[in-house]
Amino acid sequence: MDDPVIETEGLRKVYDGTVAVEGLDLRVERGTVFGLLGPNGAGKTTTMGMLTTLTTPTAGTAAIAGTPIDDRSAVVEHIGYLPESPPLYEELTAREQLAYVAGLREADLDDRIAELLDRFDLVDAADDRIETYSKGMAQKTSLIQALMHDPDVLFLDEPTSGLDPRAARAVREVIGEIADAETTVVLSTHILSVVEELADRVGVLYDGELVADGSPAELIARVEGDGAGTLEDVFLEVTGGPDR
Ligand SMILES: Nc1ncnc2c1ncn2[C@@H]1O[C@H](COP(=O)(O)OP(=O)(O)OP(=O)(O)O)[C@@H](O)[C@H]1O
Repeated sequence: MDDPVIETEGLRKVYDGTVAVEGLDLRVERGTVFGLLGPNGAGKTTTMGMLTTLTTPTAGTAAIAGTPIDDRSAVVEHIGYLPESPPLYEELTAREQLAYVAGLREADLDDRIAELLDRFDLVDAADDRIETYSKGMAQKTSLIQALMHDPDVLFLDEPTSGLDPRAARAVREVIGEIADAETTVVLSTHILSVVEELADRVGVLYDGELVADGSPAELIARVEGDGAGTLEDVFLEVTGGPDR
């Protein structure tokens, strides 16, 4: 059962004297939905950046599905990344956009794209320009873009931000469906209810360090012995208390 799909050891990033991530040791098992929490500036984006090869670590090592992150061309086969502002060409249709990205990957993904459009309820709109889409539809198109090559790990940065409640729910449902025995999801967000709903495991970063790591229930039990608390209580406790 021990099958870590993400492994980091002493992963560290310093920007001009500012320590963004301090010696991160992390093992995430395949099939986990891992919620990455932390206040502004805690190091979430930097951590995701290093694990998606966009940010070069100052020190330490990391591997995704056994492939070291410094082997960029090999690692990108194993990961999908949905950044907070995903790159979409508004003047293209979803089908054209997805075909374009498949072309960049030099892969024949037509069947997979058709399956995902169907699964995410986008078939009827697939030949309309993205500029006519609601934010929720655009976000689902971006999710397909990140998923089309069937990555081992999908990294999501604030996937429901800017969406109205209905669209946010649709995207949460899609994320819940994606996460299965094979696909691991790393989810960075400030919306604790999203993490509470989706995450099997939560890591809280504070000042570049992992200050809490466990299942939501374990973390809640740790701060509120009777288990009556919420992830918000955990967050406030481990990041400096409610009065900070
Ligand atoms: N390109 C950069 N150059 C210099 N400092 C940076 C850079 N990127 C991040 N930092 C610093 O590194 C620290 C961690 O930032 P990071 O963006 O990873 O945090 P975060 O948890 O994603 O924050 P937020 O929730 O606000 O997005 C902060 O002190 C930030 O100012």
